[in-house]
Amino acid sequence: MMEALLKHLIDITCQRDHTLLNSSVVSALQALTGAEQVRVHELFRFRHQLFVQPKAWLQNGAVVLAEDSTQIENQGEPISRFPSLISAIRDRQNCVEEMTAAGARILWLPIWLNDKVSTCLEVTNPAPYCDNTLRVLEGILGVYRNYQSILDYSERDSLTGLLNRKTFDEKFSRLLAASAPEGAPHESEDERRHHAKAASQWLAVVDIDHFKRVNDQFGHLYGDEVLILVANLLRSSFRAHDRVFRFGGEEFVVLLRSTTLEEAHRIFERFRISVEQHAFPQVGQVTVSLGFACITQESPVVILGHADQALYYAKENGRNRVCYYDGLVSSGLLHSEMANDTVEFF
Ligand SMILES: Nc1nc2c(ncn2[C@@H]2O[C@H](COP(=O)(O)OP(=O)(O)OP(=O)(O)O)[C@@H](O)[C@H]2O)c(=O)[nH]1
Repeated sequence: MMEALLKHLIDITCQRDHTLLNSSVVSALQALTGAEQVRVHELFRFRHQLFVQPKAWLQNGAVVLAEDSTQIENQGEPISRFPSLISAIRDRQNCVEEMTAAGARILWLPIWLNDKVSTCLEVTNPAPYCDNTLRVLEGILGVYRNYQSILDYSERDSLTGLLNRKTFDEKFSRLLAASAPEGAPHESEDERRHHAKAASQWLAVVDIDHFKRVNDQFGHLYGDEVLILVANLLRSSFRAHDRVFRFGGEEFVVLLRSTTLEEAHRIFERFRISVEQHAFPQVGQVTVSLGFACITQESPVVILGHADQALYYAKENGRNRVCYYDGLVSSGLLHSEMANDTVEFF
């Protein structure tokens, strides 16, 4: 037992990102408590509602990760479907037990970090656990919580809480891997790009307009406040499986998963309007410009470059607007740096 415990602790603490950490905690709990099912859920806010979304769970004895799953309909459920979890959070509990109609026991285990819960474990077992097993479970949870806080610190930007630039490459390749059509004949880049109804992944670069003026006029503290509020608007404008990064300064990057060009345009436009309409304390109105591009097999650097070019065009043409790279290229307003469809692999 001791040996197995140590092995799992080593496994949990050698992970470098949340996804792998979730995977190792699910296997540890399964192996050490013999649980029938272990799920890690993420709790997130979307348009002022709290949702619960499974991130890792067991299937036929193996761990399945939501990020690797191609089922994009898994967008989470409102927390109102989980009354036990609600009561655990309301009463600031570390553990609440629920009995299912079939007589199985579910332990709801919110992970408290700085007085907030953004992750929760659900452990199902047919029989109640003995004290010894409960203590092991508690210990694993403690290690998981501490390790999660360390990872948060290294993955997130300290001002806004968004993902930092360091994590971009890894998240980008995961998004690509999860969205590659399995077994389907591959469409060529050109087909994909011009197929407005086909679902693709999109990358947007967002930049606050005339941000220097905010700093100059109101001071850096108000500048920082604007960054935090824009980050909050970004967080609430995109879905749980999209990713939002602060790339530094007043520049943000969004990865939008599996949607059509039309929808992507609409989603980005909605975000632009929500910033335009937000009343920023003291500062008043703030606007953003946004450039976006389709994520193709080209390298992240090339795609970022495309979105940047579209952003530059938006800045040059009035700001407070959303511009699409391929749209600008095909209407002759931008010149593609790559004349042919060079595909880079590395
Ligand atoms: N308050 C604050 N300001 C920052 C931070 N990071 C970068 N800045 C400031 O952001 C400003 C960016 O200005 P510019 O890149 O010149 O562009 P802009 O004024 O936003 O103008 P356009 O992008 O052309 O619309 C600079 O004044 C930086 O000092 C930060 O973390 N906090």
